[in-house]
Amino acid sequence: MEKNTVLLIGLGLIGGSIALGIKRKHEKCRIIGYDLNENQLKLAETLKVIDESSTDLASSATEADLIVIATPVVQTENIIDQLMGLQLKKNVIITDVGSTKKKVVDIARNKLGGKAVFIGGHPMAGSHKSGVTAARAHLFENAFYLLVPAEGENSSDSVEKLKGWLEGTGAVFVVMDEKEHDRLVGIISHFPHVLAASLVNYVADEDQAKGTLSRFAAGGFRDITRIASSSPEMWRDILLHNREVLLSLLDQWDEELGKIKELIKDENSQGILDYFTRSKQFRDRLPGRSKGAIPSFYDLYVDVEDEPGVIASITKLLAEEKISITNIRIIETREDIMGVLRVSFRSETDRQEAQKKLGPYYETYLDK
Ligand SMILES: NC(=O)c1ccc[n+]([C@@H]2O[C@H](COP(=O)([O-])OP(=O)(O)OC[C@H]3O[C@@H](n4cnc5c(N)ncnc54)[C@H](O)[C@@H]3O)[C@@H](O)[C@H]2O)c1
Ligand SMILES: O=C(O)C(=O)C[C@]1(C(=O)O)C=C[C@@H](O)C=C1
Repeated sequence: MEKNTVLLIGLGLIGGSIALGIKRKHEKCRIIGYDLNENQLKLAETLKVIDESSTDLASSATEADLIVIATPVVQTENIIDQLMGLQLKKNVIITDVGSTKKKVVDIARNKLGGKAVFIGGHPMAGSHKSGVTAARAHLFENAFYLLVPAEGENSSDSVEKLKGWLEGTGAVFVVMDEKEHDRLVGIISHFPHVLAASLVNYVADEDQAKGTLSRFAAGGFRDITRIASSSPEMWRDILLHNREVLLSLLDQWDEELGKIKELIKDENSQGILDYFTRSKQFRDRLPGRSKGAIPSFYDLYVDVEDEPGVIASITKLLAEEKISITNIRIIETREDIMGVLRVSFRSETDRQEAQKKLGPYYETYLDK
């Protein structure tokens, strides 16, 4: 029997993770990878993220039963353009993973006609890291995966088929329309990235003269700006696509800042307390790390004294319980006395077991 063929276009963090996720449940399918960057393409093959690499998009597309476009969103427009001129398989499904949906779904609707079924996709998990070396089969486990079918309810069979292809990602699928998608994601993902980048740029400008700000930048600044390390190309495209939503959010943001500015100006002690209480209550009620637009990396933060052998003693304790670590990193040093170690695990269970084991010896936190 002929093997089902998947074409993955764009083999970075997300494309690579989707390929690995598909293989979990469709071991026998053949995954062809295509990427403009030869290094990423070669790496993807070497790391066995794909079965074969292709340098001929057109001929690979005509062989595919499923085409996944995982490039920055402006590139996705060009790729849909290229695909529409080809003789594709009759029941082919085309999907993407881009962070915006309106432009891409509009183009697909207008250009693909009856040629293929297009279902926009957006896994709501990721990282500030890029490239196929950061790809993980479990990246989307328990995260929401938003689906936006170009033909709305008429494509429900194809939506089920696509969910079947993506089952191994372990994601939770939710179908919505493109307008709702771009507004929702504009608020909870795009806008925070704009704020993080602007905050970092502001501090960078202020820091130019002496360099003291970056030297003393502590947990708060680091927490709120991690995402400012994300791919600039990816974010350029997202902002160009979600322009209207972001412009309106920026106007509303001015008003929000105006409120706290007034409270400070008036030395309104109760008002300031209420402002922070309200935000704390909302933040504390957010669902845990298992779902939503929060990366599914299972990190545990451990306060450690800055002395020789501390990492070895932590890894020894974990090894005694046979808990595997996927990464370990010192992320912060306070006054050269205490450090914070970030230890990453493969699953929530491993993280909890590790916290139990390390708890008697070290101060540990799930969030920093
Ligand atoms: N990074 C995240 O957290 C995240 C989360 C969800 C969705 N997304 C979306 O996923 C998409 C990919 O993001 P990523 O983080 O994997 O980026 P990435 O930089 O890791 O990978 C993108 C890959 O696309 C390739 N590429 C670019 N243009 C191409 C073209 N015309 N043809 C073929 N290959 C091309 C690049 O060479 C690169 O290997 C973006 O649309 C982004 O909005 C990202
Ligand atoms: O965790 C991160 O680094 C992310 O930015 C992931 C994140 C987000 O949560 O905003 C970024 C863009 C996506 O489209 C979806 C997820």
